[in-house]
Amino acid sequence: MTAESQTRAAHPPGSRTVRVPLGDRSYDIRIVHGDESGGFGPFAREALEATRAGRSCRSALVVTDSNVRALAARHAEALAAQGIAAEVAVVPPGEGSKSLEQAAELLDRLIALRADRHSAVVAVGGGVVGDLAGFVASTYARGIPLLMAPTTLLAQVDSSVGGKVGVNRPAAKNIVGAFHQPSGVWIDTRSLDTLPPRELRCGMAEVVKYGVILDPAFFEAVERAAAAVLALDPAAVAPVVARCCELKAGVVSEDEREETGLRAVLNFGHTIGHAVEAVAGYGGPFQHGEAVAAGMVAESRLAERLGWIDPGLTDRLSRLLRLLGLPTSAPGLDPRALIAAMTLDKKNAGGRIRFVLPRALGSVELTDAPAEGDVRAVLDELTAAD
Ligand SMILES: NC(=O)c1ccc[n+]([C@@H]2O[C@H](COP(=O)([O-])OP(=O)(O)OC[C@H]3O[C@@H](n4cnc5c(N)ncnc54)[C@H](O)[C@@H]3O)[C@@H](O)[C@H]2O)c1
Ligand SMILES: O=C(O)C(=O)C[C@@H](O)[C@H](O)[C@H](O)COP(=O)(O)O
Ligand SMILES: [Zn+2]
Repeated sequence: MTAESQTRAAHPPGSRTVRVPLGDRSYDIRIVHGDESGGFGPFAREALEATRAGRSCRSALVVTDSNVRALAARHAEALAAQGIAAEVAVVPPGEGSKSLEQAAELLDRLIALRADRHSAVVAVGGGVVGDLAGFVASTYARGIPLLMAPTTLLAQVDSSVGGKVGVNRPAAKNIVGAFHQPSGVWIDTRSLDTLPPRELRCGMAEVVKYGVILDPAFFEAVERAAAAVLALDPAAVAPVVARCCELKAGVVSEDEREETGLRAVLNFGHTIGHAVEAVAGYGGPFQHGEAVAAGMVAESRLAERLGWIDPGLTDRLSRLLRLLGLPTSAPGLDPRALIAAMTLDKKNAGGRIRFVLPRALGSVELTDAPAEGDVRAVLDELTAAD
């Protein structure tokens, strides 16, 4: 982790800023609780102009879903007050919107707006809106600036940071996409007040992930603060969001495009989790965070089979996930279908499925070592009837 990625001095009062250091693609994540001082507009304009080497941003397409359209409309007004003419495009909520078809509609909307390289895309919503809008920004006119305003816990701690954007195909999660860093990330933790409890819990799955992969002290802090975070106590939420952003900024700044293997650590629980989502059906019984929760438990059991950890670690992880109201299994899914989906995972190499598995609390390793029989055994356990 580089010193540059540490939380910097608060601005405006009460806010925190985490820098993502990436050379000329560096950007700030600004974390506030309530935007009474109207900070979003100036932050967005400055961030978009910094990306464009000081050249002005004249127009923006604000992409949102129907559950957050009121906030998106307020953000569009704030952009207009900064001289950025903004229109709002509303997509249906849910994973089904992360599709090439929905992306094409948004690209057509940019064409109709005569958007040019002085235009930007602003994503106001959860991870679905961020990944979709980011993909559109990465492809329109070969790439225009993107600003993220994440409104779910999951998007605030994970998906708005790091530049992975994309859409799904029926057989494979996130299989069409790009690396396209945002110009800035505006996180208002007060927007979580309207988030359904189930979605809050989904965000906690990725929060727990950071503890397992990188930071045992953070894992312990989450064990202690779980109830306070679920109750949206601002004193508990803000440090959790900031720490996750710091941890992700540190990883992304060292391996932006998942080339050295370091960034792959963020994929703990995802080889199996993404397969669960694809097999159960996008927008089906498993939200992303829920699939990752079950995937982390199954992958931790796989590490036990390799002799890397003792069962105590998986038991502790399962306990915390259950305390947070997250699933630790995926009863009824077909293990063979899960294996077929896993053969399409983007981490695979040489025809072998790769997993990110724990070595200890706070330390994981990318590996293709598990034998087919061990993979099948943990999938049988994952999918067994309750
Ligand atoms: N790019 C990345 O690095 C990355 C990282 C993690 C996850 N993801 C992706 O993120 C997606 C999941 O994101 P998500 O969990 O945010 O789901 P989501 O975007 O589907 O949002 C969950 C639900 O909450 C609603 N919602 C959003 N903000 C709200 C608010 N403030 N108040 C009330 N309702 C609100 C949405 O309309 C939706 O119904 C998945 O597609 C996953 O693959 C991407
Ligand atoms: O940012 C990353 O890198 C991650 O792996 C974060 C994950 O939580 C996220 O779900 C990501 O979209 C998965 O990426 P993918 O490359 O496996 O599609
Ligand atoms: Zn994820």
